Amino acid sequence: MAVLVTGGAGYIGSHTVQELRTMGYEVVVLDNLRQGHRAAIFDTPFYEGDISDQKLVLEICKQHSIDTVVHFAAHSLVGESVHEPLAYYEANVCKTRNLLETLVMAGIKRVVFSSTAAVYGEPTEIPIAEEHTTIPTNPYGDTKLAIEHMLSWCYQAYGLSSISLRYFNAAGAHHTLPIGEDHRPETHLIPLVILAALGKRDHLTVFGTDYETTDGTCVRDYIHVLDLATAHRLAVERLMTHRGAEIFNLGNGKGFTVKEVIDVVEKVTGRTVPVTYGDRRAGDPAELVASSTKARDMLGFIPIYSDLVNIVSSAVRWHQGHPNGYEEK
Ligand SMILES: NC(=O)c1ccc[n+]([C@@H]2O[C@H](COP(=O)([O-])OP(=O)(O)OC[C@H]3O[C@@H](n4cnc5c(N)ncnc54)[C@H](O)[C@@H]3O)[C@@H](O)[C@H]2O)c1
Ligand SMILES: O=c1ccn([C@@H]2O[C@H](COP(=O)(O)OP(=O)(O)O[C@H]3O[C@H](CO)[C@H](O)[C@H](O)[C@H]3O)[C@@H](O)[C@H]2O)c(=O)[nH]1
Repeated sequence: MAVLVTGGAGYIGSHTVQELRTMGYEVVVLDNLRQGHRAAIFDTPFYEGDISDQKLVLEICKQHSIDTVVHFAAHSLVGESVHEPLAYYEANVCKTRNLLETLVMAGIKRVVFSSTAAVYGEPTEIPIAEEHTTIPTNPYGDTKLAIEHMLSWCYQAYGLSSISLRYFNAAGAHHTLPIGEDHRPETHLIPLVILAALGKRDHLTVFGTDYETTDGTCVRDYIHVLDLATAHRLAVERLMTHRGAEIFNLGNGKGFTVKEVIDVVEKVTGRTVPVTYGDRRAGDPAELVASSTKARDMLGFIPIYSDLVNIVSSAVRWHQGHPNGYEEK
């Protein structure tokens, strides 16, 4: 069976491509390389192009007899989305709408979609279960929520089944292959703390110290990218036997403050992280921690790599081995 992975040359996409290929699936990647890296997918069949290019997507689906699409391609920075909301509605909602129309035209019946914990907004209960209210505090989360809604209606209208995976904070790197996190610019906490520890950046700025958390800094639930990759493969497999438009959280169930992340990076690297303290970043909720009970019970999802020391250690290995990230850009 053949799977089209949009955004497959990106961070989570490239790890998922490897998981799917290792498990015997035929995989094709479509990525416009806005953020992705050609080197991250090795010899996987690859098309450089945009998800909204209907002619190209139809051709790929036909040529490779695609029957499932795993859709990662998106703009995905919380802070940026607050300052450029229209770019986010265009990149995420409009382009996904075009992609879904193409998939319906191509007769595709299964989609796995990268949603996010950002759909919840400021939680009223921790850990957050899927039934929690969804009131995003930033345009990024709102675009992902709109896509979840579109997918639900597409199931009712066209029989296009979907699984939306609301992941919390992806981090870490592959244990054996030379792939890891390389966003340009990098805005995610764990790589930035590591780069500061390794002397590749002057310092790390902590965004906000006056949140109502144990030490005043934001709490997030960090999940190893390899656990996410496994979850995507499990979702692809569930769609073979289950119809509908389902939603699952993917987290590790434990929250860590920004200061705790810095402590772990200092322990793993044996170096001091130069830190400055700044204002809150627009759009950031104080605390996001998942309940992944539904994913465990219905998908069989059990995170095995997501201990924070393990996550940070794998990311440190990636950054030490690739001080400039992927070399091709
Ligand atoms: N990184 C996280 O912690 C996190 C958490 C929750 C959800 N997500 C979601 O997971 C997905 C992947 O995240 P990531 O961190 O791997 O991001 P990423 O930027 O590394 O990967 C996204 C990929 O999509 C490609 N792309 C973007 N727009 C495209 C388009 N119009 N056509 C073709 N390709 C396009 C980019 O070039 C990139 O390779 C995103 O949808 C993101 O919103 C990420
Ligand atoms: O230099 C930095 C960078 C981040 N942070 C803080 O660290 C925490 C984590 O920030 P990230 O930017 O690493 O991640 P986000 O929680 O903002 O967002 C990530 O997880 C979300 C889901 O929780 C989304 O899906 C999104 O795509 C993904 O980037 C936040 O409290 C942020 O304020 C800092 O203090 N300093």
